[in-house]
Amino acid sequence: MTIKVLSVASEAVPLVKTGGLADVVGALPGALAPHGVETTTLLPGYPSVVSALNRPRAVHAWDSLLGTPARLLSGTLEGGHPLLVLDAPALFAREGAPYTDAAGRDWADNWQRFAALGRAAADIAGGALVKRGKQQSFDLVHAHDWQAALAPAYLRYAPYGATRTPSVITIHNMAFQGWSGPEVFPQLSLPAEAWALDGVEYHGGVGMLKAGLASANAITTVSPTYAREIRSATFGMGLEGVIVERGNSVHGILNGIDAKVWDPAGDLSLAARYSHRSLDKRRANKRALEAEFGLDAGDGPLFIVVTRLTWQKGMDVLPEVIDHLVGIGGRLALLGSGDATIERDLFKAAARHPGRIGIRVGYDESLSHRMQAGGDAIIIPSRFEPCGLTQLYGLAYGCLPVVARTGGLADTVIDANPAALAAGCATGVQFDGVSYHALAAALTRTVALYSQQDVWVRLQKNAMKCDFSWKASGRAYADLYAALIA
Ligand SMILES: Nc1ncnc2c1ncn2[C@@H]1O[C@H](COP(=O)(O)OP(=O)(O)O[C@H]2O[C@H](CO)[C@@H](O)[C@H](O)[C@H]2O)[C@@H](O)[C@H]1O
Repeated sequence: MTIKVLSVASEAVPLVKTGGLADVVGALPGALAPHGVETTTLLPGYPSVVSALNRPRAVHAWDSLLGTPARLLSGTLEGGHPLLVLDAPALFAREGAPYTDAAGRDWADNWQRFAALGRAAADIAGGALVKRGKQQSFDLVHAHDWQAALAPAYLRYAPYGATRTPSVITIHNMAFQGWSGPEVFPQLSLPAEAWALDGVEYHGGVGMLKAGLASANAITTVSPTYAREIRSATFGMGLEGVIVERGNSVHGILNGIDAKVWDPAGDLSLAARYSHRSLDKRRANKRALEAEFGLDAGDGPLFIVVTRLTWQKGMDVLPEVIDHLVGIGGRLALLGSGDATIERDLFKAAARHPGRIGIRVGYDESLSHRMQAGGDAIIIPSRFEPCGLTQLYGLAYGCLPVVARTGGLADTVIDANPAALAAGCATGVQFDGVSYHALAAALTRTVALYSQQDVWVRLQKNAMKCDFSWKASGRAYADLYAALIA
């Protein structure tokens, strides 16, 4: 039996990406297909998404979707998986980023933009699409993050008939919750009963993520450790009560990586392709990376960082440890963008160490591949990390992760402690707490491991042999869907 799933999100590679959410939503249809799941992805019609559609067909129209005309375009994602695009020009056809204007301020009508997305999803699951005279049906709706989180709420409260389509919500990041004031509630076209403690009401306003968590049949997040962590106030960020209350319906399913995109043996963006059997070829990538970042060439340890420059990612601590990193013989190539203060502090620190620290501000997918292939270790000092993808890319490329022991970082990297070294299974370095001392000590430990080249090569081989493809996680989602439908 094929399970038909409508996956709803605000981004998906290759059409629109601001972070890891897009990687996961873009990969899910392919990850689920081998397990008998047919995934249709619903995305907002940002200009980049609409213009990427090849001969789009309008398959449904609303005169008023939460007050604005909209239509649904049909297309395909990479791999031929079905795609639906919510073309509502008043909401999505604008210059700027998906959530912010050109100056980086949140769009004031984000609540309406993404409520419309959730409402459209519920209408589609409720049978709005008619194909050759037949209503198109879905067995389940899978909503991602706050932007899609009203979909489960609309399904729960809508008068769509006796059989309600079950729903799953996935938390990719609890820090973003989509809150607006109470004046928004009457405009959502939800029944009055939805304004409740176990409904959409949250701190006197509308909590979109909260509404999804309270309404979906199951909640997933992207690692087992984060699923535990969000039961506490520190990680739950106000929603820990909902998580604890729904404890039996909360599941941690690790993200996978797309092994076709992240494979050093087939990666055309690299100076030299390699596998765990030809690690010596990495040297050419290291030379190329040094040249690209204006770093002194050398065989000493070359650290990399690829990230949003934010507090979540611990990037405020990085500038403080740069003197130490250089003092122990390290160099650093960093690619990132975000917080202006962090950027300024990084450049200040870099200016003290010409030839040792290279910084590139911006977003560059292809460069991120070359960095994983040329760097020796990737530094990820996140304060919280639901799963994290860059450590998985690092493992696949033999660029050993140096990570804070939290969330998915704790679940995917095996610390090179004496036991793991003796057992021959270590794949990186973990440290506790994000502080100058913890990070500096972890870097010192990494450099000591690096100086024993036989040990280091063993770690790289262990890392590259780890299987973090979607195989296991695709099955876990499929099993969850099947259980909910049954
Ligand atoms: N400057 C830059 N140039 C090029 N590429 C860049 C870049 N900055 C970041 N990236 C890329 O963006 C993605 C970031 O994904 P992460 O999972 O690490 O974090 P993010 O916080 O965005 O995702 C949230 O959702 C994902 C998905 O569930 C969770 O893994 C994660 O923990 C959670 O915080 C990676 O593909 C990375 O390579």
